[in-house]
Amino acid sequence: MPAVAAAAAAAAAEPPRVQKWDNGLTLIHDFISPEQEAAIISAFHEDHRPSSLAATTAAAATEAASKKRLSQHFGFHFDYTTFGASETVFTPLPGYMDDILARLPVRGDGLPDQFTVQYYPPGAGIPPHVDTHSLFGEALYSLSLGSAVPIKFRRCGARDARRMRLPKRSLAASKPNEKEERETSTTTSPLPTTAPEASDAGDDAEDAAGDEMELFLPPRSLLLMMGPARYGYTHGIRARKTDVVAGRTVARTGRYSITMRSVKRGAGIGCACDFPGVCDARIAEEEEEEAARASKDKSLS
Ligand SMILES: O=C(O)CCC(=O)C(=O)O
Ligand SMILES: [Fe+2]
Repeated sequence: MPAVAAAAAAAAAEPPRVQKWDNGLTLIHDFISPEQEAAIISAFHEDHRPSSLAATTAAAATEAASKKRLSQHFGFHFDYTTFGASETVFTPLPGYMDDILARLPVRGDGLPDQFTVQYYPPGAGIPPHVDTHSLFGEALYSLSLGSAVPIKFRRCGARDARRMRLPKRSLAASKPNEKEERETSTTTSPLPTTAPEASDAGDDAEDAAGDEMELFLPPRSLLLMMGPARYGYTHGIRARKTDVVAGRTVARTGRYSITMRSVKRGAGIGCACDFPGVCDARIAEEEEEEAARASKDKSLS
């Protein structure tokens, strides 16, 4: 084959380097090199060695064999009381982040300063959730390493909106126990899974009619969530040990991701997105107005 034709054939066989969808998702393939990927994974395991992943002790073997996500935080740590980031607890970034930060596609004020590295053993996932609107900037990133997994995006519907308005104790009830919470700490507020079944029936049909997309996240790819995909869709990864890829069942090995967010502070806190139904900032406003109305009614009666 002539060289030009061979190059063209090779190019045609390659997946596009950057894929974009109308809902605000962008997937950049091969954002990091295999060498960078290996260095990040070994740094993660170095840090976890005392507690687990060296698998040299019985406790470590148990933890490594469990299906729980493990995580590390860099930059401002996640605060589980606000679902935002700590004002004070800050871990300096590992050196491998320099090159990644320098090449992130969304520049300006919104460069990430809150980072969560997560390890998903085979069989682990993350429940569908919407990352907190009010406390993190629009651009959310997830860098994938290790095993490819499908992430599912589903446009939020009435059921999601109702779940987000459930009293906080329902949210707490759906949270893992304290130990697990520490280990699986994500920087998100998972949607509670305790909404009453009976009254959900109508919403199920409504939600099912909405957009849904499943996207394979190949190792070394960078996913950017903006706009509707960031504010008006849940995202989640099903907890299972195998996936069906092009008709074949493929076993998951371990997957890692680095989620990157920019923390909003002071007057920057809040949200004016187009999805008030699932916007924590709007829900808080509604609740404040409701409480003010209730206390006014009480004082009048
Ligand atoms: O692991 C991922 O790619 C996504 C993680 C995520 O959604 C989160 O931590 O909020
Ligand atoms: Fe998330």
